[in-house]
Amino acid sequence: MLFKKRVNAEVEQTEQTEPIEQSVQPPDKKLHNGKLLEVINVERVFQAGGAPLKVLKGLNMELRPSQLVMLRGRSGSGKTTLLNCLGGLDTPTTGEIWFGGRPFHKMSDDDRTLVRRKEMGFIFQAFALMPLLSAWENVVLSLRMAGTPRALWKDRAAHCLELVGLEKRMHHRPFELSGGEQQRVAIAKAIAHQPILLLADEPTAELDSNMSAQIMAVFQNIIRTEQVTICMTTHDPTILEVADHVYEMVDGKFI
Ligand SMILES: Nc1ncnc2c1ncn2[C@@H]1O[C@H](COP(=O)(O)OP(=O)(O)OP(=O)(O)O)[C@@H](O)[C@H]1O
Repeated sequence: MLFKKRVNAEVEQTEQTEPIEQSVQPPDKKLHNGKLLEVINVERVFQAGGAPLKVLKGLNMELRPSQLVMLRGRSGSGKTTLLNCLGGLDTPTTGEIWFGGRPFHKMSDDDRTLVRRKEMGFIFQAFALMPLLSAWENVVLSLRMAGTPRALWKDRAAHCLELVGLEKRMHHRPFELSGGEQQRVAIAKAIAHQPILLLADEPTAELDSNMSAQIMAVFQNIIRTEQVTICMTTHDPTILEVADHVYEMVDGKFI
């Protein structure tokens, strides 16, 4: 999926480079009509085998500061396609996406990439950790990618691993950690550069119900302590109750 491929490519590319310059203007109060992110009449049409395939069919949604919002729907309903558009990995065919007070849908690819790296964090079903790096080194990598000054890396990485309850596992590599612990490293990595929006594609799909509940508790904790907004997709009905809002998606529409 694009959500996975694009971000992994960015990780690989940035691993070999020095921190990038940040040239995009800071968000104007980070809100648009009180909303951190607003989706207005968004459609996404793919050209599949020569024929147009409308996957998102006029969606409207909003994310407010410090909310936990879930996108629920069957496989193929369009959740990942929408998440790709929210994260600027893809652009809507028509409609508007406002993020941090700016028209995300009108930005150039380069500007969208800079906004994404600085202000967004991503979490995936399959953890997306570098296997040869320790938990701490994985988090530091994320700080490098966002251009955080080197002097801040040590304390910030340790703080993020403490936030997800892994202070005693900082120097373990992914294969020495359970699935739930690996996902917590992935969360620490995603919040390290202090994004204002965290996007998560099925973050509990690989986990049992006990570990899923732990991940949701970590999400609630970081919303409180880091003032981040989280938007995640899920198939799992048992975790919906902790959401501030659930968007139910059927065949490219919200019901
Ligand atoms: N790049 C693309 N080109 C053509 N069709 C696509 C493309 N990306 C997604 N689709 C189609 O859009 C539909 C929705 O896919 P999407 O991955 O968004 O669903 P989903 O709800 O996330 O499913 P899952 O829960 O299985 O990940 C599917 O029919 C898929 O085949």
